[in-house]
Order: sequence, then structure tokens, then C-alpha cells
Amino acid sequence: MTMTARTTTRTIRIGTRGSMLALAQTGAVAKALERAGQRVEVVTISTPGDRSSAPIAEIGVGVFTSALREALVQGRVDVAVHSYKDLPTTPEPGIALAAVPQRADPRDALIARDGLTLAELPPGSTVGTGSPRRSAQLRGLGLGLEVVPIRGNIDTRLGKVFGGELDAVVLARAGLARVDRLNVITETLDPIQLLPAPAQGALAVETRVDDVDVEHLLQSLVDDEVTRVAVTAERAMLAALEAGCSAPVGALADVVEDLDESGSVVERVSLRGVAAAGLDGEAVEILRASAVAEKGEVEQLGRDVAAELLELGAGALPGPGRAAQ
Ligand SMILES: NCc1[nH]cc(CCC(=O)O)c1CC(=O)O
Repeated sequence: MTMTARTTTRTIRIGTRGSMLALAQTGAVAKALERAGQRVEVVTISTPGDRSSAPIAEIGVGVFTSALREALVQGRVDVAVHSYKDLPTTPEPGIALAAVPQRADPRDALIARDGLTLAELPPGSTVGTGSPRRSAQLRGLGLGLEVVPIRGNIDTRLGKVFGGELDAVVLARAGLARVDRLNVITETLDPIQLLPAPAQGALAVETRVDDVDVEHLLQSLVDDEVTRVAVTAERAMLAALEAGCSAPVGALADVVEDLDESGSVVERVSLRGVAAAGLDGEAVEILRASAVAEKGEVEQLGRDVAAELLELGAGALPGPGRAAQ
């Protein structure tokens, strides 16, 4: 698609967290602007989430994104690039979602000792994850795995396996791809076993609502409509479950080709959702729902799948403020 993007003579300041992952994904957005002839500067913002090693369940899910949004609203940067799945579902006054770039592979990945797959891990194997969503679904597989809570950046987590402390860890494939570590993956997990977090693998590129030039520039250069449609459905489901980014909720939407009544090919959106119930005891029940809708009706699609999950008993979810992913 050729679209003339109007660059500005301003240097656009792009805010990012300082982790390797954040710098890599911000770099991709910066490059797209530079290729169009736009001058950019990447500005690193330190967030409380980077400075604390407490579990995300305790410090809250906004820790990684709110400092970046604050810098944007205060005019210290003109653009904020976030991992979309880290963003709370409540809209932020003064901030516009300018672009959702093409999504990376949204699936989770297993990094296990000795090249093992999930099915090859013997019962009692330790699997590290800080995510209630991953933990619940792993336990729901009934493989007898022992889920161990962990936190930290990608290298810290991988180090638990390479150092022999744990048998395996589960991470987002997209994060490993961005830091060029796909080679450590021993199995990319089928969404049927482990449904990813809503918007996993996608980025959210934000601007100030009154900065229309930059908003249009980002829209024309880095926005991907298919990704935007899919993640809108996933996040509508999450929002409707009123779980914030905190509950054990997985969602994955695909844009699929379908036939309408007259037999013509149309694009529809298929959304799958999971929620975990009964997390207090050892036993965990994984609730599943799915539906298909027209591309223009993804918000309703998300609410419909959420309603089905609630009907199945997802209402007993832990409240907001707990950890995501
Ligand atoms: N808060 C952690 C986080 N946020 C985004 C990613 C991975 C990249 C993505 O999903 O876009 C990760 C790491 C992980 O879940 O393994």
C-alpha cells in the first residue's frame, strides 16, 4: 500500500522502557519513521516496574506503562511504545492509540532443560512463570507439573533453566523473537494448550490526543488493520470480564476467511477465550468459550465471549490489581 505520510520537521521523541525487549520493539517503530525520512530520538524512561523485583501481583499491572504515559502527557516524549498486553483496559485521558503495528507470533513458548517438550517433562517437573494465566492453564493440563512463581527480565528467567534451578520456564515467543533468542525455545505451545494473554505479541503506539500530525504519521506508517481488529476483540473480552489485566484470562482472535449466505468469501473474526476458576485450592478449572463475528463487530464479539465465560462460572475470578500475562 502506498500512502503519502507527511513527515514533520520536528524531531519526534519516542519514549520507551529501558529493557532489552522494550528497546528492541521501540527500535522497530523508530526505524519505520526514519525510513520515511522522519527525524526521531529514542528516550528511555525508567519505570517503578523496572526498579522493583516484587511480584507484579503486589505492585500492580500499571507499573510498566504509567510512567511512560506520564512522560507522554507531560510532553517529555511525543510517542510511547508499550507491549500492548501490559496496558490496562481503562482508557487514559489525553492519550490516543495512534497505531497497532503488525503483531508477532502471539503464542507462548516453553524453554525446557535437555530440549524437552511439555509432554516430555516428567511429573513433578518445575516450571517457572509469574503469570496466573500461564500457571492456571499449565496446572489445568493435568501433567503433574509444579508451577514456581518467578519474575525478572528475559535473561533472568532463562537463567533459571540454564543454571539448573528449574526444569523449564514459559515466555512469550514474541519477546524472545524481539531479542533474537528464538533458538532457546524447545516447544512453541499450541493455543489449545496455552491460550496467550489478550494482545500478546502486539505493540500499542500512543500519542497525545492533540498531536494530530504525529498520530497521522504513525497511523499511515506503522498501523496494521488486521492486528488492530484482532486485539480489539481480545481486549474487549478482557474488559468485559472486569478483570483488568490481572486475572487468569487468555484470549486469541484470528481474522479468518468465511463464506456468507450467497457463498462469497468474507473476512470474519474468530475469538477464543479461557478463564480459570477455583484457583484457591489445588484444583483449577479452565473455562473455554469461542465465537465468530463480522470484522466491524469485534467489541460485541469480545463481550459475547466474556458473557459465555461468566455464565460458565468465570465470575469467581480474583479482583483487579493482580498480575497479568
Ligand atoms: N510483562 C511481560 C511482558 N510483556 C510483553 C512480553 C512479551 C512480548 C509481547 O507479548 O508482546 C512480556 C514477557 C513475557 O510475557 O514473556
